[in-house]
Amino acid sequence: MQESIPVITIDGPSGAGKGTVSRLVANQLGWQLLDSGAIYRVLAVALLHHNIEVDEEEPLIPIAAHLDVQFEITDDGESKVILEGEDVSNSIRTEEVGALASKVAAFPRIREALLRRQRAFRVEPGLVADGRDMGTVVFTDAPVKVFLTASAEERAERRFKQLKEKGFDVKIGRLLDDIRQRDERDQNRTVAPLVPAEGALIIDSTELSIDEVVSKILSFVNEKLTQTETI
Ligand SMILES: Nc1ncnc2c1ncn2[C@@H]1O[C@H](COP(=O)(O)OP(=O)(O)OP(=O)(O)O)[C@@H](O)[C@H]1O
Ligand SMILES: Nc1ccn([C@@H]2O[C@H](COP(=O)(O)O)[C@@H](O)[C@H]2O)c(=O)n1
Repeated sequence: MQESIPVITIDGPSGAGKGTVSRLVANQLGWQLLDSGAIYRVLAVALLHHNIEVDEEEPLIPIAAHLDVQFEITDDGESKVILEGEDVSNSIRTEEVGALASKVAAFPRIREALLRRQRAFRVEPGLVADGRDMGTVVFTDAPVKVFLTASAEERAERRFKQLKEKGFDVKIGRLLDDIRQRDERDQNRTVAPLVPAEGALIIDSTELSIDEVVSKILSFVNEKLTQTETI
């Protein structure tokens, strides 16, 4: 029974640190990891490859439903994303692709088409799921829900450093604008808007280190999973 497999959901806005802390929490627990944003990003890249405009939902549905993507972990522990046989691990990470992913993610039937693919990540011994609607839509029965945020300025600064390290030519002002636009779109869409799930632990990481965030989450996990066991 998939429902008995525990899930920790970590939702929040772009650049809050969800991916980083989800990986660390999953490694610590030895659990499976779902980076749901990567699925929306891969879809955006697939649409670019096939020259499909994103103004209308209908033509995008077959691509979303039959997305040929594999998520692999290399021997060095790096995650690799393969779309239609091509390694897109780096190209899905640009701000342009993130912005396109957020436009596509506003279409209800596209979200519906991707639901089963995300739920398939729920395998033993447990799953850490990172995204925007993990706790509110995809895994509503998750025993542990976290909403991780930080100020837009701090998130833009973090993204700037991250992209510079990867060799991308980026401007901080442009990144801040992109982050604000993406927040606006993700928070105000009609379907699965970015909001904290009921009962979620809200963590503002603006002034916290990565280790401090991980430690808060692990304490909360301990508390919640012990409660669940005693019910
Ligand atoms: N608490 C923190 N303090 C400083 N830097 C952080 C912190 N958390 C994450 N970072 C750094 O911020 C950058 C963005 O983090 P990450 O990619 O995990 O964010 P995200 O929320 O998953 O973003 P997105 O949803 O857009 O994928 C990374 O370089 C990461 O190392
Ligand atoms: N559960 C999710 C995850 C992501 N999205 C949309 O995809 C965009 C890219 O996600 P990243 O986490 O990789 O930045 C994001 O801006 C969302 O619009 C989503 O809707 N639901």
